[in-house]
Amino acid sequence: MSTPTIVWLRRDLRLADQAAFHAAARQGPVIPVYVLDDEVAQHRRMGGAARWWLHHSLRSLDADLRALGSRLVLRRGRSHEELAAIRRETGARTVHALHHYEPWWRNAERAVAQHFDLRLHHGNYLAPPGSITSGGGGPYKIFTPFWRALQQRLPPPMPLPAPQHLAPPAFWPASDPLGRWRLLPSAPDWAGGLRDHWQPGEAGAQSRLARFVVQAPSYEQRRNLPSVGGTAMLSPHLHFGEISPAQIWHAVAGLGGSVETFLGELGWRDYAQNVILQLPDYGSRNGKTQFDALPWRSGDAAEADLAAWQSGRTGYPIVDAGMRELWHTGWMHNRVRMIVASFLIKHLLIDWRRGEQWFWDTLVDADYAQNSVNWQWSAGSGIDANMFVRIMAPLSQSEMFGAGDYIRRWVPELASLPDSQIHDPVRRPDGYPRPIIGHAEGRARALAAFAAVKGK
Ligand SMILES: Cc1cc2nc3c(=O)[nH]c(=O)nc-3n(C[C@H](O)[C@H](O)[C@H](O)COP(=O)(O)OP(=O)(O)OC[C@H]3O[C@@H](n4cnc5c(N)ncnc54)[C@H](O)[C@@H]3O)c2cc1C
Repeated sequence: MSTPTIVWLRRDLRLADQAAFHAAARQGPVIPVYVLDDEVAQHRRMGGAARWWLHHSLRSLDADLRALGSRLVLRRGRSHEELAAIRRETGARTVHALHHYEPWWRNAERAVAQHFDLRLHHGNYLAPPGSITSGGGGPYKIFTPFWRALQQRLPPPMPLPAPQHLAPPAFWPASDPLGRWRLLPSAPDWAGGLRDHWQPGEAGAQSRLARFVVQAPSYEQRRNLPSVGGTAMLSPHLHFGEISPAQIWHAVAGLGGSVETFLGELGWRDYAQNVILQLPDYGSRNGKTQFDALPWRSGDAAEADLAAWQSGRTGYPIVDAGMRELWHTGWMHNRVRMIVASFLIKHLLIDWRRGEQWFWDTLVDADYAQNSVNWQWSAGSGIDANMFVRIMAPLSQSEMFGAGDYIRRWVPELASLPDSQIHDPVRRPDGYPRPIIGHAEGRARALAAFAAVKGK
């Protein structure tokens, strides 16, 4: 029997349009391997909600592989060491994988390449990150010219079919039982809301896409309305690579209406990778160095405000609804993400990194590039064009985007209030807090803090 080939899986947990499987299957027996490799200092440890998702996604992929005569091998440790151990067990010399751009994955790829013939394929982005460059050959800093250049490279290639069969190796290397990784929460099990809202895995991703395709032409009219839910809700599936952007693109492009606006959001996803490729520490370091001197609040009062924000008890109904939606479902509507981020950074004057960390731990779609780019965009500290002095007014945002039903759903204390009172209740029902800061007061404090660093 011929030597087996390894498919090294990371955030690409699918069979269809998966170039690594496609290439490996042509070479003979295949060993699909997932290494849980986020427990070393250089690797940002996945948050709790993402770990929950990962557990179910791995289980789903293993079931899909078994239907093809294969299975998923699970190992825990440094990727290059575990893959080298599998090489000793099986004789495999070639590894196929998709490219990933988080700094820790690029390091891991370099280490694996020292032991193996590592073949890296594209397929998790519309175009290979790093390949969209300006006339001068450098990477783009701002989204709009990046998107213009990316559009010249589209459409992405047609999706590859899933393999019909994967030849197994002569014998399987050892594999950890998934349960031993303890990715699921226990004592307490806080994942009930996640279970109600999501179906991790490739089949779940395809059924979300099928639901969205019908609505895609009216994306523009609905996407900013949290009460309506007019977005695709594909972000965790995209993050874990259970679906490829090319599959989404080819399912919706040409449907008419405002589909182009939706495709532009996939462009933002590519743009975020383009940023972390230039600035690998973007999740912790300001894009504009003047922000290093910004006098963020700290101490007991700031910590109490942070806790109120995290638990959805700021007294601002739209902020509280968003934070409770996040806690319950592991996801939050994009318009509300922008409002709660602006509120933390500006009204509460708390460092954007504290918010980024909270989202990292609680989002099922927590993504290093998308999270850091969007937090730095909200703060105005990033390399893109947004400014700190653009301060969102939560009460008027709530009204403008018709968030009444959304608030009634996520803040039960306010469920009986009519639209005329829901955004800024004059009489607070028992148990619902007063605003922890006034809008004008928060705004003035934020502008004063910014004035201290402006021009530095
Ligand atoms: C403070 C903040 C933090 C965020 N953190 C994350 C994160 O960790 N992970 C994440 O996937 N998204 C993040 N986003 C972006 C965005 O909110 C989500 O991608 C979107 O809400 C996901 O829902 P959807 O799939 O219905 O999106 P749709 O509106 O249907 O968009 C389709 C896809 O496009 C991509 N996309 C949409 N908006 C953005 C954007 N602003 N930036 C980059 N990609 C985008 C996503 O992959 C999304 O699934 C963040 C936004 C903000 C303001």
